[in-house]
Amino acid sequence: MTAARVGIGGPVGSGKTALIEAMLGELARQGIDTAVITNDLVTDEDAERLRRGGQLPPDRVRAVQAGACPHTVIREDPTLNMAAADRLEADYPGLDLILLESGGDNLASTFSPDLVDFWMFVIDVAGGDDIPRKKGPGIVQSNLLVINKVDLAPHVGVDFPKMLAEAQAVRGGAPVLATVCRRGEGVAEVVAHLRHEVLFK
Ligand SMILES: Nc1nc2c(ncn2[C@@H]2O[C@H](COP(=O)(O)OP(=O)(O)OP(=O)(O)O)[C@@H](O)[C@H]2O)c(=O)[nH]1
Repeated sequence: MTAARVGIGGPVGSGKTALIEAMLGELARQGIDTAVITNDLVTDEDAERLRRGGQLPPDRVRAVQAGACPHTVIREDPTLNMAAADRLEADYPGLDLILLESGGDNLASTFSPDLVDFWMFVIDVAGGDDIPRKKGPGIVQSNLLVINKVDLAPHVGVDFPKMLAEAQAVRGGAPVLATVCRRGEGVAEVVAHLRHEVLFK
């Protein structure tokens, strides 16, 4: 058995790390053995943040430094991430899930199918309600679209039900889930979706 590899991409600041932080508690409660790989440009910032959070033993959070546009190391040449995932599996036999967080990127970022079994794309309400209408590959092709920071909708003049409907329309019925990662809202639904679609348990 190998661990399921799940990519998490999306624009800068949309809440990718916040989603992982919120998911880790839920995954632990459900007994899903998890590790994380983060991708930053030239630092280990996101990995350090997750290690400080203390939800996983520090060694279960590994950092890849992209050194270039983030999509380069998740799509064009994902070998660094593949090697990091292979090492985690070797170090932790029985691992169920490896979450691979991309560095913040544009709406065109996608994951190589050589790297992940499933990938989600995280956008946020504060980025603007026109984001789904722009139909970037991340919005359209991801296995799961997460719209985060729903709590901010009234503050940034976004009609959230309309944004959600437009996202569902451009995805042709592929799944879209809403979250407030800061408060953990909607995160159980994301984990349930992963269990059903990727972990098969
Ligand atoms: N109001 C609100 N703020 C949120 C929510 N989720 C995340 N944030 C805030 O949004 C900011 C960015 O969150 P991150 O988790 O760092 O986003 P990211 O996508 O990992 O960012 P990069 O790694 O820099 O691309 C932080 O200040 C979070 O506290 C949410 O649901 N609601």
